[in-house]
Amino acid sequence: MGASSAIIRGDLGVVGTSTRRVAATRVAGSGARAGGARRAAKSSSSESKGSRGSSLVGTNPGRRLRVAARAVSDPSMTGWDAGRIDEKEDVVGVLLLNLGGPETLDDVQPFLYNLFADPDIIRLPGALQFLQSPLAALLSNSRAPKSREAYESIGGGSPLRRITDEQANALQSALVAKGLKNAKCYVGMRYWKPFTEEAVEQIKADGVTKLVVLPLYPQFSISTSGSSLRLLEQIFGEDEYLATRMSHTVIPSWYERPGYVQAMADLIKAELNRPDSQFDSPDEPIVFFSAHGVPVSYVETAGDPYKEEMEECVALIMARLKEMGVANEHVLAYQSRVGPVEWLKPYTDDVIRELGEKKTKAMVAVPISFVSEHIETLEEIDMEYRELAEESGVEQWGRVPALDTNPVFIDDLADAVVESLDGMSKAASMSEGDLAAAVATSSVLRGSLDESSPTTKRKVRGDLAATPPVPMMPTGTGSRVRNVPSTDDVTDLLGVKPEPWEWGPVEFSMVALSILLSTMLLMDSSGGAGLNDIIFHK
Ligand SMILES: C=CC1=C(C)c2cc3[nH]c(cc4nc(cc5[nH]c(cc1n2)c(C)c5CCC(=O)O)C(CCC(=O)O)=C4C)c(C)c3C=C
Ligand SMILES: [Fe+2]
Repeated sequence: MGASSAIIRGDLGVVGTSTRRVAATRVAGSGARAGGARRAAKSSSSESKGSRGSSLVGTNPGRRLRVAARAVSDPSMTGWDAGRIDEKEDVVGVLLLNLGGPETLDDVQPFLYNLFADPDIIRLPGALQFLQSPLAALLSNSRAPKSREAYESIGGGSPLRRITDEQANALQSALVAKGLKNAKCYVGMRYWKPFTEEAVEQIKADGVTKLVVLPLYPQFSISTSGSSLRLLEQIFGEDEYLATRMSHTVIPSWYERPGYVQAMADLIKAELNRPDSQFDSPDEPIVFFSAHGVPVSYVETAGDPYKEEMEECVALIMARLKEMGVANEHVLAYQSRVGPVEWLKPYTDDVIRELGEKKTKAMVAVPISFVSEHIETLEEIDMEYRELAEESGVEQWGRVPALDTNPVFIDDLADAVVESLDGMSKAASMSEGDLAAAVATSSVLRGSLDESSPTTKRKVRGDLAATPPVPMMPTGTGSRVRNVPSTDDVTDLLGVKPEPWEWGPVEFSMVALSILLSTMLLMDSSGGAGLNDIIFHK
């Protein structure tokens, strides 16, 4: 059937070979050196410019996206029926987006270069974008020794690719079991192999006609899902096949999904009750949710919904635990800060110290922003924070494993995919007027959920057994979406126009830092540990 959705198909009709161009701007070679990084950096500045102007990240992306998305996927509005996918005509693909990680120690610096070259990670004002690539080269070279040491301590590389591949295989099997016999899952990483561009090439080669884009981050952040979606929008916007022969939808965040919440609650309860745990009693340890942080400016200036979604997520898991008879105290803190700016607080290390001061005897750490084991669970939590807890006087320690291929979690992701596909089919078959009317009458759009607290939200929605609507981005949503009701809600889905730049303390610091770093680089071409210490602290 191809991209038959007349109603929500986006205008993506720019023909070009940019996928290859975008891929070529990355540093991808194992052992790439600064020179290569700089060469790649040079061409990537045009990528940065292009993507900065695109419509995927900006003001309050998650909320707008959730609202508009649910308008076309709210089961109370349209009902849903997995039987609508035409197995004969549709070739269904699921693109799992993830961060990627260095597989060997030689990969660490080029991986870090790709990360710091991302304008959604290092947000420079328009006038300073020319500094993005040199800054990325500088920061990656400077951070590499410390980062390499950390990767060495967990076996010499990130386990992310292996685990994400396992998740993709498990999800594919779950989809087949649910009747989507031809569904195929693809993995697209933002900063390392397999790059998103490679996944898209494979999707085209396989003739996929319906694609569900599923970032593997439960909570939306401009710096993670937003960045990957921005890149994807750029690729989609310049590819004829993707514009004319394939329709797509996005599940932007899914921290509210019942299976995800249940799986997290199960893992926490299991760790508290593990027979060989250090705990005297399962009801004693404080449940310590540790999320990857983002700079405060993401939330307060750019409207990143990450903090709000994180807090709601924790509230949902704790509520589920209570229903399961677990009433331990809990706390949420943020880890893994990088650089001199203020990050979301409280910081994990500060809270651990405070727990020690308050004579808290036991804690169970719960990694919450990511669904696979990775450097920050295996090194930062398991080694650094555990040691800090012991030094601070917290005697009993436990850590909840990441979800990886947890069957309850994978099955729920498969449900989310099925519901999204169905939402696509329904939206495609609705007339423009019907879709507009549905949006207007949607209970979600009346604001009952978005304006309420997590508690009210649960009340409105009923208990967790009731499947919440899958957030879904209308097909082809992007900067040039047409024929979609309420353009204000939809064109802004992932956030949108770049913020007008305003000079504040953070901005001045960034400029000052850039100048300082450039000077220091010139003075100290070895970029050694001293510089590293100044730039980064955790
Ligand atoms: C939801 C998860 C994540 C958010 C939000 C996030 C934001 C963010 N990260 C950096 C800088 C770095 N992140 C690094 C590794 C890394 N980050 C995440 C997840 C989130 N990042 C993961 C899962 C990983 C590990 C990947 C792996 O190899 O296992 C790194 C590299 C590692 C290191 O040197 O510490 C950096 C640097 C920023 C600046 C940021 C928000 C702006
Ligand atoms: Fe990170």
